[in-house]
Amino acid sequence: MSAVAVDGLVKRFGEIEAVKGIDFQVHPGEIFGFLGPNGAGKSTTINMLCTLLRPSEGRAEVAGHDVVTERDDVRRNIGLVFQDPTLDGYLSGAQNLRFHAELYGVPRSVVGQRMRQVLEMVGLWDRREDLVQTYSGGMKRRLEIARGLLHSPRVLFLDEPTVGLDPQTRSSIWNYIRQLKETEEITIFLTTHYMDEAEHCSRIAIMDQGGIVALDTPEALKAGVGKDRVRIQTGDDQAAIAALGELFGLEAGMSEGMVTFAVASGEEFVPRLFAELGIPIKSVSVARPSLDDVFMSFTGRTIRDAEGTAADRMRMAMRARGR
Ligand SMILES: Nc1ncnc2c1ncn2[C@@H]1O[C@H](COP(=O)(O)OP(=O)(O)OP(=O)(O)O)[C@@H](O)[C@H]1O
Repeated sequence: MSAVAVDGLVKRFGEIEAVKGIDFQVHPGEIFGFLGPNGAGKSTTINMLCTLLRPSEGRAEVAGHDVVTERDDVRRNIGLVFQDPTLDGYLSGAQNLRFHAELYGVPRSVVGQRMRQVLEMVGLWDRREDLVQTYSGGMKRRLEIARGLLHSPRVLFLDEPTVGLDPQTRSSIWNYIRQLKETEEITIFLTTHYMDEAEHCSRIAIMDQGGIVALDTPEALKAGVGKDRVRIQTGDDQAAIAALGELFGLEAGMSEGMVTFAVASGEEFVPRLFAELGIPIKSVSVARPSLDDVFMSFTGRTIRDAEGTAADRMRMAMRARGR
């Protein structure tokens, strides 16, 4: 049985179709990632799966239960960690967890042991009696993860689990997520717009403008691009861009101050480049395709550009509404 099964799922908000009929399945034990720019529909999807939003059309099952007709069963079987913290700062870490245990009806006899287990996992056992308002951002997120796990859910949903955290804390959160996969029988479903984080997932669905444009393992998606990314510094970048087009039919552009283009078998292309370009080359680097390149190959733009247009769309919609 799938941990999550989605069939023709649609969500409309008035005129806006935020999720446009998506289908996918998540296998038990996977870390499944939803990758896409802001506004792609990731949170809307996760909210439907968590029973917080009602689908406009289509069906979804989580842990074998229908998200519309078996809401309570779904809720019992899932853990949630959302973008906006929902901890109570005036309570200690342990009190926050105890409160959650009551809400979820975790049997008294197992609460103590389970609390210790999850707090040790996220490295907060020693700080459990401190008030949450004295915790750092990373500690709060770790406490939320511990709380999401307390009632031993079958599926843990994490909406942008590392957003707003510094790189070191992000990486420690990821260590906990990976460790979780080893120690608990759990399926993890998360959303992110960080490419490097999507790399840690067993499989990812790339989402853009309400649809899934690609779904596979990160390795398979990158292999599918079939081109390497070459970056060069030259004596005359504009002339180099023109020459790459004329001599090799390559579409090059400037990225972070370097002439950048994609070509199959990049390492083998470099000697030809030096021999034939006719413009002095100061440095060269060749990189395997990244998930950014995957996104680009499916959508024709980078995630960052896509976020720009989503923000523009939003501004225009606000203006149209006269706000
Ligand atoms: N309650 C709502 N009412 C109206 N429109 C909404 C609502 N929630 C989301 N939307 C719209 O649906 C689209 C998808 O939003 P969603 O939050 O699912 O994207 P996302 O990929 O999760 O992005 P983010 O990472 O910013 O949350 C956006 O155009 C958004 O403005």
